[in-house]
Amino acid sequence: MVTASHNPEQDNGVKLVDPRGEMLDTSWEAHATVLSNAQTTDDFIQELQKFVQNAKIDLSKPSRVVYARDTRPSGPSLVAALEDGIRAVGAEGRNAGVTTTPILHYLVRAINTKGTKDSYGDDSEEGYFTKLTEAYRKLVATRQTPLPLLIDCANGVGAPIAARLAEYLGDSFPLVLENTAIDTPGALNNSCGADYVKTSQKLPPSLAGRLQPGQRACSVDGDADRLMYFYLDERSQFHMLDGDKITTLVASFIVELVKTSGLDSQIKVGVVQTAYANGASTKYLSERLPVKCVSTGVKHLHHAAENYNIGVYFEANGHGTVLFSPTTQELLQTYEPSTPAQSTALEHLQNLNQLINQTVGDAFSDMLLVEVVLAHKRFSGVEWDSLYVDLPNRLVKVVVADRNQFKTENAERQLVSPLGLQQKINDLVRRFDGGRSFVRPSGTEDVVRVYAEASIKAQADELAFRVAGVVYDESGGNPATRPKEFI
Ligand SMILES: CC(=O)N[C@H]1[C@@H](OP(=O)(O)O)O[C@H](CO)[C@@H](O)[C@@H]1O
Repeated sequence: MVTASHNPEQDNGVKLVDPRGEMLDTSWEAHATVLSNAQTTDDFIQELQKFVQNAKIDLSKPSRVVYARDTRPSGPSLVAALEDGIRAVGAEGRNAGVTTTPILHYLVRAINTKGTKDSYGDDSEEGYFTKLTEAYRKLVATRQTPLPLLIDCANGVGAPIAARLAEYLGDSFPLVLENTAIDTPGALNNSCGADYVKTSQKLPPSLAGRLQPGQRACSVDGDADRLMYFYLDERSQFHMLDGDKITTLVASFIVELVKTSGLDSQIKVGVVQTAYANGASTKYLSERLPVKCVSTGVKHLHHAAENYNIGVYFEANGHGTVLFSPTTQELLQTYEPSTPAQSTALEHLQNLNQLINQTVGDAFSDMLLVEVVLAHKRFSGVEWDSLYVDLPNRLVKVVVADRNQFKTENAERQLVSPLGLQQKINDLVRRFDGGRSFVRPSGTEDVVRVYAEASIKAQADELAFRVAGVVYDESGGNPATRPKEFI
């Protein structure tokens, strides 16, 4: 079963999901690209046959397409076109309506595991809410009800879904929803949402005066698969808790539970990050558990996380989840604890396995996960934030003549082309205390991205702009658009 979802992060607005409800790996993607570029019907059919073979799709079974859309105005026409296609090939369609990307992923797995021992939950939105909120309630049990959590819904599909989640949670966890204007043209992600918070490192202006010092808040993105937390301290200073902070909080908690349950010799917990993870988070995590760095893009993190017994992955931008391997899930069902402490820790692990949407990063499932850990640790945002201090960093975009001349290796941390450029970057980095910088072509925009870290903010900025300048000069850019700072 292939599923289409209408995802604001992709230019064409459509993304495909495999039968487990997970993201297609790169081999599927390559086929999809060839398919969409096919010039003749024969080419298309030939490629389609290869695709069916590689993906081991059993054509003797009836085909079913599950689809949903977000709140953008283009949604209904995309769905109509898809439905025409579904009818034309005689497949069965199931319209999941207006919903989040992660709920669509959930539905695909729930449909494909229905009635089996691996049942993922009831194949309905109700099934999703019930599964998550029941697990949440068991995990927080008698713990104190948290202060109301303010959720910036990015004026997207997260708004109606958060409203339903709030009903399911009831008094056990009050949610206050902001930026819920799904029908206002141009409002989606406009000065709000997870990406705004991460890139501007600021409170969305619409929340000024709404968020009280000490109160926690979070932003989801337009299709609710990314999550950024933040709070204001008593001086009303903004503090951001991004995907790296979520990884640290969650991974440490799971490691503790595994140890307390007595399963630490059988369950190895590991973390997957990208080069954009803050160096301070990588240092903190590497001192405690295995950490792997992979190329940018959640599909890379997801597949690398499958190699651990429990794999925690988040991109710094707040997209991520935790994967329990099939053997670990089995072990959690069959293991016999020998003390009450082991038994409680085991129960928590079993409930986390239910709470976490393991098909894909899911802002709402991740949000409940964060709240569970904070409740168990009795942490406010301040304690969570103080686990490590982020290194100052800067991300800069450079428009170059041809970004395809930029080739990288070592999980995108080193340039192999243009020849000699990496050496120049290394020479610059050496001049900055705590310096780190890397350059890679974006996979989603026609730009080259430059990331830099240093022990003080002004130095991180300077390093980023100096590297950007070198990149620009080496790649024949137009002098009128050369990065202007620190030249
Ligand atoms: C630095 C950065 O945030 N890069 C983003 C961005 O990829 P680029 O390949 O850097 O354009 O979009 C991806 C898709 O949403 C996301 O996975 C990734 O983290």
